[in-house]
Amino acid sequence: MENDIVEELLCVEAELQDVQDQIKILLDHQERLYRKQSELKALLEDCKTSENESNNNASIAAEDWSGNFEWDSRADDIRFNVFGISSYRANQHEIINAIMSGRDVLVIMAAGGGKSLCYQLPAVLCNGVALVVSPLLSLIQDQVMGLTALGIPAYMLTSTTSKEDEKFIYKALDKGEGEMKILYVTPEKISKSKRFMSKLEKCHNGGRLSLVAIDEAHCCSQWGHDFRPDYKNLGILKVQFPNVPMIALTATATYKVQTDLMEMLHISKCVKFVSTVNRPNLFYKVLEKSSVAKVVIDEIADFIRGSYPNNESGIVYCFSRKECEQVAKELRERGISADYYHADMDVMAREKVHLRWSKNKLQVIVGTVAFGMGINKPDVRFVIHHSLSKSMETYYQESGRAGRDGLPSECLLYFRPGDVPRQSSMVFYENSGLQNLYDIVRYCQSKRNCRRGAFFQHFGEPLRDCNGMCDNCAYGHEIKEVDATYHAKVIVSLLCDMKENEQRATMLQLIDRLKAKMKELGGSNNSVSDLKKDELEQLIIHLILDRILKEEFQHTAYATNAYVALGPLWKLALQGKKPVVLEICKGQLSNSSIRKDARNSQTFGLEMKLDELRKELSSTHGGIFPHAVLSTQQISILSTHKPTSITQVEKLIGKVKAEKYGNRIVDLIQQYVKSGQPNGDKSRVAEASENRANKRPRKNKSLILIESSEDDAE
Ligand SMILES: Nc1ncnc2c1ncn2[C@@H]1O[C@H](COP(=O)(O)OP(=O)(O)OP(=O)(O)O)[C@@H](O)[C@H]1O
Ligand SMILES: [Mg+2]
Repeated sequence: MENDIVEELLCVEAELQDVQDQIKILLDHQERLYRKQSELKALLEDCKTSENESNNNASIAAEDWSGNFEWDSRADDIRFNVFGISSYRANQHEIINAIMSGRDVLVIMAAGGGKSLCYQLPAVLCNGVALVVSPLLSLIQDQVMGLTALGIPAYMLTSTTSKEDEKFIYKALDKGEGEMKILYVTPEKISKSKRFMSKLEKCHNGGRLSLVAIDEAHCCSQWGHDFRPDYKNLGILKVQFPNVPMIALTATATYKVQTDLMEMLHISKCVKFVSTVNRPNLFYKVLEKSSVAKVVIDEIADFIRGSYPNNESGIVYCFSRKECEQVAKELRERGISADYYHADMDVMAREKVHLRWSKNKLQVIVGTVAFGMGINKPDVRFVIHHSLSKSMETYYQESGRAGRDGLPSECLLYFRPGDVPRQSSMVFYENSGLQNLYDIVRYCQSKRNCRRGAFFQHFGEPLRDCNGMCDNCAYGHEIKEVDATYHAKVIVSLLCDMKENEQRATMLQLIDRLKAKMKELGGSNNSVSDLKKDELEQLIIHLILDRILKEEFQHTAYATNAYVALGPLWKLALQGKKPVVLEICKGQLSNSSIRKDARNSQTFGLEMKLDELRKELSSTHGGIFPHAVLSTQQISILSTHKPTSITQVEKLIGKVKAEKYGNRIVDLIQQYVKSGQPNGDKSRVAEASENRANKRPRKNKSLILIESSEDDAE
């Protein structure tokens, strides 16, 4: 009798525990829904506000900022003859007009949109000195070097500035002596150097402070991704110099970050220019990642050699430091000039790699996320993700380092569901870390939806045409739909059994058990053993995204392990009430590289020659970057028009560059034309592709030696 009661009590307690578990799951779910609800409400609010604002701005922009202004012809002259830029990109003209009219301006423009010109051109146009605050020394150095190469008197006041330069700068601020148009500083100068602030004050009092620019302005906000405490003190600039126009610029800013930085910088009445997040020149593609590491490297190496045989720059992002080193080594073994970059290296070693890459002496940087802000190279032709990023936002930023010059570039992401637990065990403790990760996983799993559309949706922008610039829009996939409802049921029942026995399983362990179970069930149901390991991984991720399953984490002394557990909706799956359809990719319908289409065989040979010339000129002109001598776009224009006099060169790339490099360019083109090369371009293309073929998998170690001998030469 007593035993019966004890047994019943145990049953009731077990059932109570079950109810408690369910309540917890429902409460968790409720919490998530509340959070989502408030996010969506805020997003809706943002959309309405930004719609109103962009309508307002649009009317202001139409009425005031794109009209005629007294500085128009001088601005056009500087744009073309000094900067060598033939026409403005979206919003640049309007922004310049607003700042020239004395207004404070906030610029939200995608990476590579051309934000720098928006303050550099007014700086040259105005009398006096423009102050630019920028967060990183390397960015500042790049900018100052580029401006100096254009003949613009630009300086920087940082820890690396020589005493002599410092003296010159202070004199220029203090007394207006010497020629200085743009002065770059880090935010620490504003917050920590009283001497600097007093000189700036004098400059202002003498009516010589023309404008203040805050680059990478999202660093002001704690809600931004690169918060810098010293940026918080920049509000003092508007307080001290209320009549000097301020321009704040950033590539990414949510509405929250925008309001935050406007408040901090005291520019609440600024004119706001928000451009689209769209990067129309980027081709987005997701590839199935093989479980065999060597196969992935072979594919990456083949892609680079096949599509970019002329040392065009690229980045490969990896998950870990160890992986970076390994991938770089294996790419080198396959004849690709690659080196790694991660946070474990000392600053000097990292800078050396970065510099070699910026000077086109190294084709590929294999980096972790540490290779981030500060990458100013405009002609990065491809960004490959060897592993998935932790969120849509990070992926947008990392992939966005491609094609900042506006030319066609490719963003490839290698995805395998087995990579998800690696990332999730890193991000689960972050606020919304798992949700953000699952968003990018959804992006990767999708075989039908436009990749670009996913970005628009993520950033709350209306959809725009992709123009076939993603894999799903360009050629799509041949997809087989598999009804996996039964598989889901088996997985859930397996996990129920394991839970009862207080057991846990990682994704791989679960798959092993599943396979054994399927074999067992195989006799009664033929369809259960038909899914391959990769497809089962895909199914488990699918069930996690559908909340039938969930991930759980446990710390050990060495790592955090991710386990697969029952999710809030597991019962529906067990009862077969939630149909599960798996989309399995059978292959790509067609696959053409955008690069191969874009390359013009008529101009290719000359482009190669001009590329060599710019490298040579870059080292003879004080070691500036090759892209600062001639941009890829300018090389293309010169190759098409083949100018034969300095005057003609001037008409194509502006006065300053024509004066500096015109003779060499004309000589080279004349030689090229004389040697009958235009008709020989095709054979050069053939020659290049032959070289490319010769470069194909050579797995002997001598290639690594060739690489390191190049290193030694520096
Ligand atoms: N109107 C234009 N026509 C052609 N090229 C341009 C134009 N404006 C800017 N560029 C070029 O585009 C490249 C990117 O410009 P810039 O560095 O100003 O981008 P950004 O908006 O500051 O990007 P990021 O957010 O990555 O810093 C540079 O090489 C620049 O010379
Ligand atoms: Mg910039």
